[in-house]
Amino acid sequence: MGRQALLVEDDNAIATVIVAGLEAEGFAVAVRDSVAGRDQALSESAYDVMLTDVMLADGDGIDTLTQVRSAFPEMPIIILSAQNTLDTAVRATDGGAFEYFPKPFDLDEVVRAARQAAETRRSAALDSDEQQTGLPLIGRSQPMQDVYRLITRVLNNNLTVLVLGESGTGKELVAEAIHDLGNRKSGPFVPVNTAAIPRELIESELFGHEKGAFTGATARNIGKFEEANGGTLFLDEIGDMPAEAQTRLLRALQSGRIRRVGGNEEIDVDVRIVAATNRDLVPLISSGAFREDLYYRLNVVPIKLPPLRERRDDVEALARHFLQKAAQDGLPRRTLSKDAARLLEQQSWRGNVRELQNLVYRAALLARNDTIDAETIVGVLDDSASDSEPFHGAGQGNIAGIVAQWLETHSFRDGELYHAALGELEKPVFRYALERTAGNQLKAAQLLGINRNTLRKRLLELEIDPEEFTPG
Ligand SMILES: Nc1ncnc2c1ncn2[C@@H]1O[C@H](COP(=O)(O)OP(=O)(O)OP(=O)(O)O)[C@@H](O)[C@H]1O
Repeated sequence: MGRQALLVEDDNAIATVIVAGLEAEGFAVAVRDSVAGRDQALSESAYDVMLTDVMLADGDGIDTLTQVRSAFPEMPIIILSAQNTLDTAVRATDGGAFEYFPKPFDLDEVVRAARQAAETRRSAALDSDEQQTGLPLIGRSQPMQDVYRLITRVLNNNLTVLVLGESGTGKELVAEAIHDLGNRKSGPFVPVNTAAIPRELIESELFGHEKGAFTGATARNIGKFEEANGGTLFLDEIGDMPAEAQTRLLRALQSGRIRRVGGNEEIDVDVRIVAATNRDLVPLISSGAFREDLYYRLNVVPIKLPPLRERRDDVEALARHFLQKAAQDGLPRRTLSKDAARLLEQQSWRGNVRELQNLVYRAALLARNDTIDAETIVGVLDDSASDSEPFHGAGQGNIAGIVAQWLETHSFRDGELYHAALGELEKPVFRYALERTAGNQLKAAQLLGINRNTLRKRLLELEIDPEEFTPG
């Protein structure tokens, strides 16, 4: 007895292609082009799998999925959608879809999914939780589609996720989305920025400590692991974790238990780990700075976020989103002209979405009219360009020349050179940013385009006192 598939699709061309693919795979396919036609077909025969479009002439193929699911809990459903938002992906999964394919899709993949679905026929209906609204991630470009698909695949399990991507690409936002939309949403979301915690405190911060574990441990302290029990622990900048903490983390991941610093008791913890890094971990493994076994433990489901310059299609939507946010934050309400949007799309966005966000806020503040036009953008871009040249006015020579000269006139012990030189470069940059923002670290971090915890930590290390820059 052959397998039966129901295809609900109102685009004839797409339907023809899918039918051909499914038939080649041994399916008998019934095609309907509306929600009503679908329901009629379902009432008349049984199907091993249903594939459905979202936007149909008489309704939304996802909104009514929950009913289909409860009437036919064993029939896997595959969603084919041209509305490529995370919202659609999540609504599809919440409605109990087996798989979600944004259009345009790869026919082979759809057919493969249909075959697998028919084989796995699920017995239980998935939770049909209330639909989520106000989803955080903006962008419908192809690279983001891949990200959304991966996100939906980890929502209802506890697999460890490693989010990779340059600074400002939205790694923390992805971690939050996984938590907020997943099966742990009623538990806590606990973010830890590994790079921002002094090395000697990191183990106690993560695992807690017992009273008297070290000088200054005047009371028992619960660590982030225990705090995240039942929820999600987001470990940001994982590449900066010191060796001892890595070993402890690996042990915790292997055993599902932790021990507080200075404690003997093993404590069970139920925590989903989402880790993130903007550094390439492979060279860190080769140089011995990152444990290979820990890398494999963390890298169960890698989600790579594309830099903004590789998804320019999303720039306009992001810019409009940030204008709305800016208005909610009390800035003047502005719109964006088409020319301005085109200009934004052409930028290189080395600071990624964070840089775009900062620029849009600045434009919202500085624009003279309700509409932000290309001219305003040029002005704001010029401003940021001079902000990123901390040495302007230093006169003769380029930065490389100045660095070379500085190196010539200093001596270093082994292992010191790189950090000493970078520190020298960072100092004037940070001082400049603090000067421009009157010592406001949050604004300085925004201007710099770096994480504010990273800034705080570096200021401590470089012995720069932000107070020095505050007025009065
Ligand atoms: N797809 C997106 N849609 C809307 N906002 C976004 C998106 N991606 C990033 N942002 C915003 O850009 C800013 C930077 O994002 P986030 O902090 O998640 O980046 P990150 O990759 O974790 O950066 P870092 O590595 O520097 O910590 C945040 O304000 C975030 O809300």
